[in-house]
Amino acid sequence: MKEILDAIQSPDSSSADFAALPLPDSYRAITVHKDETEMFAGLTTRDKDPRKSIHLDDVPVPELGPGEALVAVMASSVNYNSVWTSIFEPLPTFGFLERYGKLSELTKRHDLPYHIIGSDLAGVVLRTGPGVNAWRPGDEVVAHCLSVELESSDGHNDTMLDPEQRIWGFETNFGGLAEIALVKSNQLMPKPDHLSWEEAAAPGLVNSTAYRQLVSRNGAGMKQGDNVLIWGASGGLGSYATQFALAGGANPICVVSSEQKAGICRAMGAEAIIDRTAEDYKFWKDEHTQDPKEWKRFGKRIRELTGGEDVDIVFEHPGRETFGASVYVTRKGGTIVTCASTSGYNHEYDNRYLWMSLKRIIGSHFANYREAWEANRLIAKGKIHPTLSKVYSLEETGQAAYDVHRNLHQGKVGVLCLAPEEGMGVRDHDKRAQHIDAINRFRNI
Ligand SMILES: C/C=C/C(=O)SCCNC(=O)CCNC(=O)[C@H](O)C(C)(C)COP(=O)(O)OP(=O)(O)OC[C@H]1O[C@@H](n2cnc3c(N)ncnc32)[C@H](O)[C@@H]1OP(=O)(O)O
Ligand SMILES: NC(=O)C1=CN([C@@H]2O[C@H](COP(=O)(O)OP(=O)(O)OC[C@H]3O[C@@H](n4cnc5c(N)ncnc54)[C@H](OP(=O)(O)O)[C@@H]3O)[C@@H](O)[C@H]2O)C=CC1
Repeated sequence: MKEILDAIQSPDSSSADFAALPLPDSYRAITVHKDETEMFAGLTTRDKDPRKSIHLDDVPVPELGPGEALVAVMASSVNYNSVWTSIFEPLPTFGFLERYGKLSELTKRHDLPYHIIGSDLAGVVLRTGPGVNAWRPGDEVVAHCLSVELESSDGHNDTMLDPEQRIWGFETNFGGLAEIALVKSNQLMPKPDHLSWEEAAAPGLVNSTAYRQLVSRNGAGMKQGDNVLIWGASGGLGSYATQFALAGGANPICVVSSEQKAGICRAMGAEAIIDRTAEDYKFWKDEHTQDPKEWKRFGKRIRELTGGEDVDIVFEHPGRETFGASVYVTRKGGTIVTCASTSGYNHEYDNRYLWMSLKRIIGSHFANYREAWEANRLIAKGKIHPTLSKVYSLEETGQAAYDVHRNLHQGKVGVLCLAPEEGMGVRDHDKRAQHIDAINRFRNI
């Protein structure tokens, strides 16, 4: 592994040098274990502690198949899907690996008693499999997390609709929280050259998801002037949704849970901000009963901030706790676009406010190949910036996932894999200098 790192750090290494490097037999990777999926039985979701289930193991390098690449991972990031994996909710991810393992001789590799997790990476291509021509050993890359087979025509218009669509590092093995990762070569995209490894690894999953959910015609198709209500506006998804709204000429109404997070949204350029803690919204009177008066109070606050207008789009992901309010406050003809249910997946809302006001609920999940590429292009052009706050070592990934699970973090949390320290891997210093304040906006807060 040292030889690989030396080659990455040497400005003189050629593609041939990388191709000639011997691969190690094994590498360090963040895993969860199949024989531990019951370890949190009886605990509440909140009390399930990723620090107990997440392991750092030495694992063998997987066999490389056609159309695939092995990547030396310099840095990765924590996504909420790794929180779900580590608390075995809503179900253990080993079922996904078993199902994938049944697809073909080659996919059998994924069905193991350990799951190497992680759905983001920035690193360097080490090897490519047969049929890969667009990428070569030595290329500096990031990887998006869409894994598809594309053998069915169902996914040929929109690759997210492939019946074998999976999220790499969640529904497949050999993910990015590791020193080496296995990806399909179609997941690879150029690393933005003005960013460090950990900055480049931070946006991937959430930036692509927010792009489809908010900007793409497959999602809400946001346009100039739209009022966009963004839950968790300084969190993983929300920090990119807020940037897309601002960059696209829309008007974000940012919901956050503290004055500090409100300050971050202001620093991004948002003006309309709601501190849900300070204003103490209680959308649920008890576990089973919502309080429409609270929906109305929330809607009135939005109208105060917009000069009397309701929201064209709600960027939803908290789920059960907020969904009734989200449907209520949406403008006549507006769109609630949802990609998650952090607080519970059985949503309840008053359907009269949906049909009588001709509103639409759209389901959105990650991003297709093209959307992921477009989202990465905006990062590379310095139009959208990473929202990296804190960076952990690979050994500390359990703590990093704990922070995200307990909502103790801001924006994105990074993890150094092979990179020995932060700040390495920047190739275009002039471009970086132009955007340095925006790149550092979330750091160390
Ligand atoms: C990018 C990052 C993203 C995120 O962070 S997202 C957040 C994290 N993700 C999650 O929380 C989602 C985790 N996944 C799940 O909870 C489950 O994954 C799903 C609920 C999404 C699906 O569950 P399943 O058990 O896979 O699906 P089924 O449809 O309940 O069962 C599959 C069997 O049901 C059959 N079936 C499907 N549709 C129908 C139908 N319309 N009528 C009859 N049968 C149907 C299938 O064929 C198959 O059958 P056969 O088991 O025999 O293969
Ligand atoms: N389908 C897909 O493709 C994707 C789905 N997801 C899912 O989206 C969800 C959010 O992911 P991500 O943004 O990365 O996570 P983060 O934890 O980084 O951010 C979510 C933010 O939402 C807010 N929030 C959390 N719970 C509630 C609640 N009950 N009511 C109101 N606001 C709440 C919090 O902000 P604050 O406290 O400031 O209000 C929190 O910071 C996860 O469930 C994840 O699995 C994520 C990416 C892709």
